[in-house]
Amino acid sequence: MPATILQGKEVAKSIRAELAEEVAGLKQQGITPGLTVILVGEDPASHSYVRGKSKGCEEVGIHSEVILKDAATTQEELLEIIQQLNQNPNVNGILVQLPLPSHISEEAVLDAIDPSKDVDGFHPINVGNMVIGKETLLPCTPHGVIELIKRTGTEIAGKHAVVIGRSNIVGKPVSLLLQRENATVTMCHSRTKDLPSFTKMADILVVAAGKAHMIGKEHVKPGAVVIDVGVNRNEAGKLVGDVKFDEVQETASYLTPVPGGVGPMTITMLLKNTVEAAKQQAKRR
Ligand SMILES: Nc1nc(=O)c2c([nH]1)NC[C@@H]1CN(c3ccc(C(=O)N[C@@H](CCC(=O)O)C(=O)O)cc3)C=[N+]21
Repeated sequence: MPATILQGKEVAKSIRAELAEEVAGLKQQGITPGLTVILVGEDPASHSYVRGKSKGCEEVGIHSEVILKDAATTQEELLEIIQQLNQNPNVNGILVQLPLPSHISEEAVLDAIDPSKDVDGFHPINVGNMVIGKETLLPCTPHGVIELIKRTGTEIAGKHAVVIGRSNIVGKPVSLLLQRENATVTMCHSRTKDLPSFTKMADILVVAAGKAHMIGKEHVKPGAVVIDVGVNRNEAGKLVGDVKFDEVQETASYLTPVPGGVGPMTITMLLKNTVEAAKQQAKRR
């Protein structure tokens, strides 16, 4: 039987509907969640992602602002803007769109964001809290991956999950969150020898390698849940994942498409974090 397509877009829609209701309730208490996105430079893909984030905010009733800066912006200017946003009580969430121009240190910028406003979950304090299992703002893509797996009705506890990729924004945090759900987790990466021997053991396979179409049916155990986090452009400029969709669909039990899978969940978890940040900040006033 071919895999069921895990429509992240649909799951995202239903979570956004829940969030919209929650935001309406918060507004009645005088709390309007606010997100500010800082976008440096003219990269078209970044501009397109940021438009998606603004649209998502509008859908659920979050007040959003985008600060556009040209590619020549200095690190000092950017840090100054972040300081002001840290102090602005109307701003509950701050997101600096990555990548930044090469003359700016991403680390310095991410470290400057008030951890309670770090809706990306990239600040070392939030990363540390995630590692030790404390409640904290979770990184959006990894959180979205876990939500998608849960929506299949698959019990994660006791399953063997294999993660391909060890980036700080996807692979590493996904593996931690899967461990937290009591999966047995194996990490694979570009230096792994005999990749299929590992991936073939996976009940849950999360692919975040950033290499178009690198995973075929020879990598996948029949009945596995396959989550494709890949965001690649093919020769025609079309968005494609890391998984050969048609091939793997024949053997997996669930499979996420690209686009329409993990991407919409990423933005939805960002919205969720912004609402969460607004609630936490309101409590502390
Ligand atoms: N500080 C920061 N935080 C991020 O979360 C962040 C970032 N920087 N830089 C870039 C990556 C990439 N990213 C995506 C979000 C949504 C889609 C998404 O919704 N994609 C749609 C399709 C969009 C299209 O067609 O272009 C989909 O998969 O269906 C994709 C990619 C967030 N990122």
